[in-house]
Amino acid sequence: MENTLGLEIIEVVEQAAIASAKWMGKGEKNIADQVAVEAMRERMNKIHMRGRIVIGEGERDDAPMLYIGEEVGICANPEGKLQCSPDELIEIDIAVDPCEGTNLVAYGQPGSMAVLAISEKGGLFAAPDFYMKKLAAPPAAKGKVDINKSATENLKILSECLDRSIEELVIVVMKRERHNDLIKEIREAGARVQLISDGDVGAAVSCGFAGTNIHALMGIGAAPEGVISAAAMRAFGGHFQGQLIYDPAIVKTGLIGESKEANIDRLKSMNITDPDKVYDAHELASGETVLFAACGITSGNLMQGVRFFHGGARTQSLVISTQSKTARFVDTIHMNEQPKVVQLH
Ligand SMILES: O=C(COP(=O)(O)O)[C@@H](O)[C@H](O)[C@H](O)[C@H](O)COP(=O)(O)O
Ligand SMILES: [Mn+2]
Ligand SMILES: [Mn+2]
Repeated sequence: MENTLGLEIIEVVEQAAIASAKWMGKGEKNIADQVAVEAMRERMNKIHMRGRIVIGEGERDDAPMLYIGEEVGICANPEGKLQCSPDELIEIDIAVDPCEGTNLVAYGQPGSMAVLAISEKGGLFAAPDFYMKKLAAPPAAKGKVDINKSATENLKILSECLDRSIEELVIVVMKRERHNDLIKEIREAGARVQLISDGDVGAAVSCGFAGTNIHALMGIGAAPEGVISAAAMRAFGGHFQGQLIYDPAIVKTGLIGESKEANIDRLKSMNITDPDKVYDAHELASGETVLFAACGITSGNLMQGVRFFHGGARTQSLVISTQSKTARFVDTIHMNEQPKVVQLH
């Protein structure tokens, strides 16, 4: 994938973040999500690519756009069709979460972002809309911690890898009933727990950077977000493992169907014959070229949120690419009209 695609992809997450940020604090999570979806799709449909949504807003029959399987890019755009023929274009798979942390945007809370991952066709695991047990950790612990070990064992390993006492470690866990035992175990081992209500993509990627005061993500989140997190950690050399959770009794949210058996059958129909398999970042984001892009909607550990000023907006994005082997922070001033003042910082 040419680097130019990477630069256009930044605009995709910037536009989604700007659209969603206009709804920050208004208590309307579905609108904050919808406007991000529309803005992301509109900008994607200007890019000379032949994109396919492999992780999106849902199955075709329950998501009006950015549904799983939707073709995006210049050829999906009626005017664009005239400008090119599909077989001239690079085929890529795209995992999107136009508004990751819809609740966070609706209630003006930190850490929401517009996010996506791309790879060449077949390069991203098309995770079903189930849950995923996740373990994310810094590059220094890559391959040393293991999702099959207990939290206590992993904390000891993390402590050695990071040369930090267990008491200094901060572990992010989503504040959910399913995590009560995990939270208790982490605290009893002596580490500290940062509970989050939503947004485990940002938490996972924060593990990749020193200075975030986040040393691991543990617990169960959504599987689609797990693939997007894995793409970032793959590009960054961080540790990420994921294991599908398909038993409704474990997550207790009523969002993944009636029964474990029915979910196992659904996985089989997706050629996932070992439902308990543990995937690492290279299996979840297996493409030769993987690119992760996120733009802050509300400010968080990694990026500033969208700041509006008279005549425009300012955004901060993070793009991590296996191709250029870079993690780029992109600070963009969007000038819709001639602004009276353009701040340097
Ligand atoms: O918290 C999240 C919100 O995602 P979104 O729906 O795009 O705003 C994600 O980061 C989480 O991975 C996931 O949605 C959450 O863990 C699902 O758990 P639950 O809320 O218990 O269903
Ligand atoms: Mn999400
Ligand atoms: Mn979302």
